[in-house]
This record gives sequence, C-alpha cells and structure tokens, in this order.
Amino acid sequence: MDTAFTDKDTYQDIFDPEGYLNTYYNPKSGILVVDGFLNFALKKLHEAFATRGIKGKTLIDIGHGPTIYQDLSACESFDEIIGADYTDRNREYYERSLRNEPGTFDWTDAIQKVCDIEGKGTSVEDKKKKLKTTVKKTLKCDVLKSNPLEPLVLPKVDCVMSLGCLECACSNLDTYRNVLKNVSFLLKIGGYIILTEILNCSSYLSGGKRFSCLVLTEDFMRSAISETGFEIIDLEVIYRKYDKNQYELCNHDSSLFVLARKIKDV
Ligand SMILES: C[S@@+](CC[C@H](N)C(=O)[O-])C[C@H]1O[C@@H](n2cnc3c(N)ncnc32)[C@H](O)[C@@H]1O
Repeated sequence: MDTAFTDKDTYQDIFDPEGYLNTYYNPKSGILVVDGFLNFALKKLHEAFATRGIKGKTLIDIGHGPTIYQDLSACESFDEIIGADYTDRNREYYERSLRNEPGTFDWTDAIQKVCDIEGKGTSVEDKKKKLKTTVKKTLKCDVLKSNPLEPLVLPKVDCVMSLGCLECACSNLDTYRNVLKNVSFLLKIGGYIILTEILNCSSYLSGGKRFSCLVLTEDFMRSAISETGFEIIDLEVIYRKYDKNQYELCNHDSSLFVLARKIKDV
C-alpha cells in the first residue's frame, strides 16, 4: 500500500505513541514481536555492546519514538545516553517511560529478555534503575538537518543508534544518503553507528493512521553506509513469515540490523 510522504510535521501532529506501541510492541500481538524483530534487535544490541565491546562515554539514540527497548543493553556500556526525536509527544512519552510512570507501556517482557541474555541475574527493577540513571535527557532533533541537533552543537560522540527512524524521515534514497551524513556529523572518527530498518516496506499503519516508509533493500543499505564513510562491522537480515493480516498493517518482508564504524567524513 503506497501512501503520500508523511513528513516530520505530520509526525508532530498525529503520531500517537500509545497506538504505535500497542500495534507494534504488545507482548502478545505486536507486529514487531510476532515477526521476531524485537528478539532479533535485543540479541543484536547485546552482541554489539556486550560481546563486541562497543562502549564509551556518550551514545545518542536518534528517533527513539516512545520505545525504550533499544537502550536496555546500551545503558551497560555507555556513561550516558542522550535521546533525540522530532516530536514533543514522543520525547515526553520516552521520559515518562524512563520514570516508570503509571499508565506507560509495560516493557517487563523485553527487560526480562535482556536480563536473561546478559545472564548476570540482574532484576527487572535494577535494569529499570540503570536505564533511568544512564539516559540523561532527550533533545529535539531533525535528521534532515546537517546538524540534527541544531541549534545545539554537542561534542562528537562515541555511538549513534537509530532504530526504525531514518526510513520514516526520508522521502527518497538520496535524502537517506544525506541523512546518513547528517547522523555521521554527530560521531567521532572511529565511533559507531547502529541502525535497524524494515526492508521493502512502503507504509505502515499506526494508531489508525498510515505513515509512509522509504522502500529500502539490503543492497542499498550496504552501498549507502559504505559510501558515507563507514566500514560495516556486522550486518544481518531476518525475514518474516508472510501473514496477510499483519502484512496489511505493515508490508515489510524483512528487517535489517547493521553495526558500522565511522572511518572518515564525506
Ligand atoms: C517508527 S518510529 C520509530 C520508533 C522507535 N525507534 C522504534 O524502534 O520503534 C519513527 C520515529 O521517527 C521520528 N522521526 C520522523 N521524522 C523525523 C525527523 N525528520 N527527525 C527525527 N526524527 C524523526 C518520529 O517522530 C518517530 O518517533
């Protein structure tokens, strides 16, 4: 299902955090739970931070939306995490989730999964505390700007992570390549980028509204990342089993994880 490009101000106006979380991350029926993406992402993030030892002072989590699962492994490897998203509602929901406010989405299953993968006997409560103390703030950001955090200019960071955001922010492949350069601007030479994207998806339904998605392929991702000054360290794709009902909500056929290291500015 194609749909007109939904730009950042459409997100600001109509993207509903609760509707998104219930459709995509509900522990029993969430599309990204049922299709295996969430477990895949949690495993790959643990591998990147704990097994490969990607660590440092600061990680920026760009386009976090209302989700916190992506920071559960990172919070053990970085002194601080800075969140960033375009919409006020998503930044507010992210902060409320970090404070474990009543009525916010229950991430217990995902947190328990990460604690189990880590195998250190960390309790869900202790992981929530670690996450809350490591994420220092969340900032307004626009990945379409050469400095996505404009007007702020932060010191270059050790890692930038962006899960399921860039393909929503871009209307064409050239813009996607530029956005990779924009995100790279925030990174030290030798720093790391971590991306997940859904592939071959043209749109997704969230909170009863349809949002556009830039159709990405594994080949495009490999070339775009290499052409924007990164060396790919790890890239993995998982394929989803076809389910007509879920497909109508979100028509991706696979999901991609990539870890890459910045070797130069382009
Ligand atoms: C599908 S949600 C991804 C949420 C979350 N990272 C996840 O893994 O499910 C896409 C996010 O991209 C953000 N976004 C869209 N356009 C943006 C832009 N130009 N700059 C920064 N964030 C943007 C939206 O506000 C939204 O939070």
